[in-house]
Amino acid sequence: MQSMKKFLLAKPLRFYSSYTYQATNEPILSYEKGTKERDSLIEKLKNYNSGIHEVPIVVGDKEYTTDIVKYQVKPHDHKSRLAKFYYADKALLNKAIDVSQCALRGWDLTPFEEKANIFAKAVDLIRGKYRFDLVASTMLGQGKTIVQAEIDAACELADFFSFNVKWANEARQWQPISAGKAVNRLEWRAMEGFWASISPFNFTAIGGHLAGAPAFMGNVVLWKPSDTAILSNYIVFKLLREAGLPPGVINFVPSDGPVFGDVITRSPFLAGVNFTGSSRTFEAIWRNVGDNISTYKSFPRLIGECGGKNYHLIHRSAVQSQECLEHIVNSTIRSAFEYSGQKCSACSRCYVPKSLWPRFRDGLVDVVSGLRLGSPLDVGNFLSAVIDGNSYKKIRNYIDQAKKDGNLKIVCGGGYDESIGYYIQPTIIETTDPKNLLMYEEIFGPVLTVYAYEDDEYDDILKLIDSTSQYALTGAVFIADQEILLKSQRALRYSAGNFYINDKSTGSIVAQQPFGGSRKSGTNDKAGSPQYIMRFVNPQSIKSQSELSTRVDYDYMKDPLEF
Ligand SMILES: NC(=O)c1ccc[n+]([C@@H]2O[C@H](COP(=O)([O-])OP(=O)(O)OC[C@H]3O[C@@H](n4cnc5c(N)ncnc54)[C@H](O)[C@@H]3O)[C@@H](O)[C@H]2O)c1
Ligand SMILES: N[C@@H](CCC=O)C(=O)O
Repeated sequence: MQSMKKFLLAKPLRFYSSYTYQATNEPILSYEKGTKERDSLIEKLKNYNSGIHEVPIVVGDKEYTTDIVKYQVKPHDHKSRLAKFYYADKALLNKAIDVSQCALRGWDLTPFEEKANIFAKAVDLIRGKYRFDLVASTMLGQGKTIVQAEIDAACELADFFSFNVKWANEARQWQPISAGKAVNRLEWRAMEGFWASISPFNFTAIGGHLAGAPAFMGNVVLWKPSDTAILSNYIVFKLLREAGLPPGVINFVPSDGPVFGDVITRSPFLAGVNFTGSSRTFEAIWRNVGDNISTYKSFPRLIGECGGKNYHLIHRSAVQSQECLEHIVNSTIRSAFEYSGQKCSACSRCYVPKSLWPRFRDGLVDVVSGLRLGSPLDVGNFLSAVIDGNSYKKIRNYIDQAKKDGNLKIVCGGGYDESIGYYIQPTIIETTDPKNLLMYEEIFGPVLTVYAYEDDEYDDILKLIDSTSQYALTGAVFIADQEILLKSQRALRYSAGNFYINDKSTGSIVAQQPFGGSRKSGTNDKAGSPQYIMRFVNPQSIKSQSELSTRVDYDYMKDPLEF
């Protein structure tokens, strides 16, 4: 034993084997007449449009129903029910936490390659077998037109999962430097406890990603979908299970928001909250976490992607021809009114120089008057109903206020009707007060407010845009002059997490425009980028020594200091 100079080097628990995966953005299908995708979609629409589809609660590998029965209705025809579902009560939510903890260790220790294969398989299922289920259920349940459902439920969802596999594979290759005889490595672990993934109604892809991203990185999840996106979200959950995700890794637990929030924030095992929704709900969750902070086993990580009051700013240099004007008009209308303004990125305040306003206004009115509002099943419709009765009332109140306010003038639209669906006309309002509440509150509907500024007050407008609203999600500037652009970019640096130059403020694509904002728009963790998935890793740094220590003191410290 005396002569042994080394320990046998312990082998790392996991070798970082080579794994290859190509990620690409999923092309958007056209659904033109005569295409296969059109026929497949029609078949699925017929299926989901008839009957009421049952959605259970799923905890581990067991399906549950409770006596708290709910229905998801079609926003364009709210008397028609799409899905029947159940709320998990407190006892079932606590059971889901227990079940998730039983699944945690085995899933965490599952090799990266197996996890990656499961998510790669899910990508195939989204792009192929379940594509039209996802698109049809998103159209009927969340009121999206074909194009809007396709870019969300098929393309963005596939892109999120696909790029996460690529980025995690690349990131795990980074290993620390080893010096001397010691070997250093970094081991990825899941976080101890469970993640609560709380999703909004407006993007099927966001729901799937909020639950899928932490699960892919080895964590276990309680997924609380939005009541108004239940069916599409359940299809995502089921396809993940079909792809091989073990039971208990994601538990699908529709429930009342505050009840869910209360149960998860009281559990000592809360590892993190992955939330997308309104700023107010995120604040409530954060407050509950703060109240319980001393009870947790670990400090929970809080991710919140929240609301926006997104702007388009037009500088007079941008309009050098009629085509330029049309580009700005079209971009503004697409941003403000696609999906009835229910994208967190939708333009809802616009700043235009007075010298351009009459032409710009006429252009907007001309295009908007040609937009059709109606059922998402009619391909000629550009926008459809808003999501539910609460949202309808909230938006209607803003329009009614505008009709009474002397500083505001309805330029077009302003009508609404909920007799069949929750329909609100695309509405443009002109304000003479740039600080009117329509310029700072999130409306989340098809309402755009425009302020025409004096051409020579451009610098003041930059300050105004930056300070008018508490949000900082997206913003777009239309500018041709390079110096003005540079000045504007600097002045608006913190006004938007996603900043667009000569393009609309919506339509970010995974791996192209990582998404998220700061201030009251959220924690800006940038979904659709490599840095997002690292939020779900709990790394362990491991140093492995192979040389025996022969003394306690330092042999290079034997000579006394000379004063
Ligand atoms: N920044 C982004 O990336 C992004 C993306 C999509 C949507 N959004 C925002 O989402 C909002 C629209 O979505 P929404 O209407 O579904 O939002 P919401 O805040 O009403 O609901 C979001 C989720 O939180 C749940 N919830 C409600 N109260 C809760 C509580 N006390 N505890 C825990 N969970 C609770 C809801 O049931 C739902 O599942 C808008 O403000 C929009 O800007 C932001
Ligand atoms: N990422 C989407 C918005 C998501 C929020 O609703 C966009 O960029 O338009």
